[in-house]
Amino acid sequence: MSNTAAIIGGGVIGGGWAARFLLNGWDVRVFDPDPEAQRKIGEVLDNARRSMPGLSDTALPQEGRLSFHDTMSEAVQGAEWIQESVPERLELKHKVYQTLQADCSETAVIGSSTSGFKPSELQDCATRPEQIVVTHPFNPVYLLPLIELVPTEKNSADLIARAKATLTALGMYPLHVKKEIDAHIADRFLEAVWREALWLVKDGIATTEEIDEAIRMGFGIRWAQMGLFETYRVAGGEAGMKHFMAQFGPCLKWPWTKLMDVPEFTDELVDLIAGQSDAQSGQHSIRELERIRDNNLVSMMRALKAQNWGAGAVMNAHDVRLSAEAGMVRHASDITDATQPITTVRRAVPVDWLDYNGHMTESRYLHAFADASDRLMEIIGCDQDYIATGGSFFTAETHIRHIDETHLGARIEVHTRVLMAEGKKMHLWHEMYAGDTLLATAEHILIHVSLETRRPAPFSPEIAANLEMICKAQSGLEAPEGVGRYVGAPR
Ligand SMILES: NC(=O)C1=CN([C@@H]2O[C@H](COP(=O)(O)OP(=O)(O)OC[C@H]3O[C@@H](n4cnc5c(N)ncnc54)[C@H](O)[C@@H]3O)[C@@H](O)[C@H]2O)C=CC1
Ligand SMILES: C[N+](C)(C)CC(=O)CC(=O)[O-]
Repeated sequence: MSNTAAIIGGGVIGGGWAARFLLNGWDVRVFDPDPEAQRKIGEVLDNARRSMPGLSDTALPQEGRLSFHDTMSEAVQGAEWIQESVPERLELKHKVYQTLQADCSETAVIGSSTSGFKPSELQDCATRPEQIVVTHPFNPVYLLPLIELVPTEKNSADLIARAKATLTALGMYPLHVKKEIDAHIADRFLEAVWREALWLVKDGIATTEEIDEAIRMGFGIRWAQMGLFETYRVAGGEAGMKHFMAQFGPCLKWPWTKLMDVPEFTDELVDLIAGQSDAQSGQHSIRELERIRDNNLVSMMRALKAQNWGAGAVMNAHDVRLSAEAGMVRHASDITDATQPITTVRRAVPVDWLDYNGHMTESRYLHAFADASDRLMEIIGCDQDYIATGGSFFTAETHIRHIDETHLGARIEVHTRVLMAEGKKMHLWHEMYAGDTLLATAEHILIHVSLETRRPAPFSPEIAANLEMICKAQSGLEAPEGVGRYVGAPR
């Protein structure tokens, strides 16, 4: 049975939360009095569906059910997580908690998306303050993992643990903020940078576009992978952090920032900023800008996944959970019917796998088939621990046939057969499908090697036994169409 979340307030952030829950298999019940809410959430969901599945290297679960409700009481029925994302007004948030707590489960977690209010302020006048915590997300909620989880002493250890477990299971990174403070941790930085940027525009030093270039061409990329302190530690050179602080400490007393002052939001300043922003980005609709942003985020986060670093490591851990929940085979002993091909890849086509023809580019077919071979190696016992002992496989030969096109977001599967395995050699056959459509086949010869001598070496007894079991069981299948085909053979 699916888990259920209630989304109270379905604007920019509530829509993102709805997508995060739905695409992780939760049923989602929305309450928002805006008559346009259904359309707006639909558009956010469209963008989430085209970007979020491509962030994973495994398939997301079956999408949950989305429903819209006329009252808050109806929306919170049966919900074990209630996410409040109404406008940032304390009296409104108080009213919302009073209404929803009359009907929601007493054990449900009530998370608030508030950017700035402290949880103790939110808990004031609530019927059950112990249910309410800050769970502050970052836009787009369906892609960015960070959640600032800010409790008070009124929240039990059990509620905090349940909140962390749920957020982690949604592929997020709950940062437990142990002392409440206005604007939590991350928004204090965003506010500082925002103030400084407003001054730079107001004083005519830089345009909105120049400020954005200053961020995205340099330190923005650096922050995405190491944050602030680790970056500055490296900047201190061999002498490290102490040297960095000695060198740049005095600058803090120089007039490098105007952080304590805020320029007055006169009509003139607002028009200046809005006009420059229109000139910079007005050629794109907001939904187009969201898609551009999502493509960039997915591509950058996938690069971090390849390094298993920072946000990428969080995503990889989520993939491991998802593929275990989806019942993907990880070891020969998990195979239930060895007579059939083994599903070694199940995933969506991500944005960075497309080319100028608008379909999956040829090198990514090899990428997917190589992932399938890696998974087969793991299944037969050639996993990271085995490789650390000095044995592995090298691919000696590959033949790929491209049979049909595949596009962004398509759910693909690779089914794998072991055609032959003897001594030091295994012969694999992969078929890639989208539904029942055969997209491509790949035939590989892999040689078992010693990583010490870099020369062929016999299989370990465990690998030999697993390969023999699979090969024998699959030998009843017909020879695959196209096996042994050479390049240029008539079709
Ligand atoms: N926009 C952003 O970048 C971020 C915003 N937040 C926080 O998320 C919360 C929501 O902000 P946004 O989504 O940006 O605002 P928004 O204005 O886009 O959405 C708010 C939604 O709440 C609905 N609403 C108003 N009264 C309601 C009520 N009584 N019951 C249910 N729904 C109601 C509105 O119709 C609207 O759809 C705020 O607390 C904000 O601080 C957090 C992270 C980032
Ligand atoms: C501008 N903001 C304070 C609403 C920003 C956030 O709260 C987080 C974000 O997504 O940047």
